[in-house]
Amino acid sequence: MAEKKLVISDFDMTLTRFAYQGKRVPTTHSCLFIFAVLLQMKELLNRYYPIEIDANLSPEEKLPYMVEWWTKVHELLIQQRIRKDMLAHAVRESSAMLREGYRVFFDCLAEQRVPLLIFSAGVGDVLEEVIRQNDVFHPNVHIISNYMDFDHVEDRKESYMNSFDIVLVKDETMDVPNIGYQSEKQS
Ligand SMILES: Nc1ccn([C@@H]2O[C@H](COP(=O)(O)O)[C@@H](O)[C@H]2O)c(=O)n1
Repeated sequence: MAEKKLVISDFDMTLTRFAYQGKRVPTTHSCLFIFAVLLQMKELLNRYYPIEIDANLSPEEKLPYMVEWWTKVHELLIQQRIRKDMLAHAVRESSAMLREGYRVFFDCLAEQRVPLLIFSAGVGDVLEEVIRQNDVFHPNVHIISNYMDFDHVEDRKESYMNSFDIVLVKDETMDVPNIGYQSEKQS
């Protein structure tokens, strides 16, 4: 019977580089620093990352701090009202970088149809964008991560406003069509 192969990896600082030319390479969370919250997110990274990598603490001791970190960062990100279409730009502007030799790694697994499962505590939408922009998002790549939940009305509001005379947001009434109908009747 043919042997089934599978590759499992995490993402930040495993498939991406830790540093390049003496500078830290951003994690998927850090790619979002572009959105105004830069300073607060950096402060949180400086506070919590040393706890994440502290060899003197057990996973149980670290866990509440990690939850606190993600909760605070995610609250900051929600406040920024980031739209899905902004993420490609954020990744392009960032210095996110896969490890040297990444293409051989991704292409070989794809050619041999070996599934690559990427488990990440980072931001799935950003992670996808990083591998997409590096042209290695092959069909054998599967991502298990945290995804952002976008408000699609906000996402599309601008394009709707450019296309229509009236755009109703959170209006559960028939007031606008009724006003239109009334004025039609009177004219
Ligand atoms: N707010 C946060 C939370 C986590 N990080 C870093 O992301 C890394 C995710 O790593 P994976 O190996 O699971 O892809 C994690 O190690 C944290 O250092 C962050 O930058 N900001």
